[in-house]
Amino acid sequence: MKLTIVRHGQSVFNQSNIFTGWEDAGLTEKGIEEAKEAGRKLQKYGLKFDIAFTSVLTRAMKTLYYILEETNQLWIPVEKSWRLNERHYGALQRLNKAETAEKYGEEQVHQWRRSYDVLPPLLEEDDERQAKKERRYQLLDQKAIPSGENLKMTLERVTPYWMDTIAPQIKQGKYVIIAAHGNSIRALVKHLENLSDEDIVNVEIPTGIPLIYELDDKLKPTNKYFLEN
Ligand SMILES: O=C(O)[C@@H](CO)OP(=O)(O)O
Repeated sequence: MKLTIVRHGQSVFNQSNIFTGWEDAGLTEKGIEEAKEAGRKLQKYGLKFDIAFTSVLTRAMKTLYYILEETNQLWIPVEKSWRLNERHYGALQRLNKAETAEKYGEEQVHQWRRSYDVLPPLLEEDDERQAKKERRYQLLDQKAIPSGENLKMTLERVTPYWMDTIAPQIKQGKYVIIAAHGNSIRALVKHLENLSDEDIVNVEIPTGIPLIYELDDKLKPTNKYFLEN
């Protein structure tokens, strides 16, 4: 069984080096091109999909759209869930990463960005960046909406979605593509590969490069590669 995972193409916030999280930054021209190129690679290697999963953030939904368009598979079912959203970056959202490193130090920022369990500073209840103010999250249990997340919290909301919704589709023999985000993908990679809290610190997910997992019937990876060329 094969599973394809793609991180969205470059976003406007990626380009400007800004903490993004649940902010709904759009794709840059380069990001759109990365998404289309991912589609062309998948087409070249003959990868076909039966169902797609993505987040409720525009950069991932659009990346998926361009991939499906390039591979003539816009007709397949697409399920969107907040559970595949990027990790919520709390009060760091909209701040410049380099300026934040100057203020708090490189090591602190590295901990916030890559550690498994260090929390970023949380948003205050009345902060205008609170996701609960957005219509797209209105129907969720409001208690489930974070004010900031570490990778551990991200994994704790990604993994149930994987187990209950995505994994059963793969077990039925369907070819699945997931278009998501750097840290929701790191959470999934940690779960799939059973990586330690220390080892996940060094895992980076590039934008727009399809990551293919070959899985056994218990969905344990037997092989993993990026479609680079
Ligand atoms: O800003 C973010 O939301 C993420 C992904 O772009 O950044 P980081 O590299 O810090 O995980």
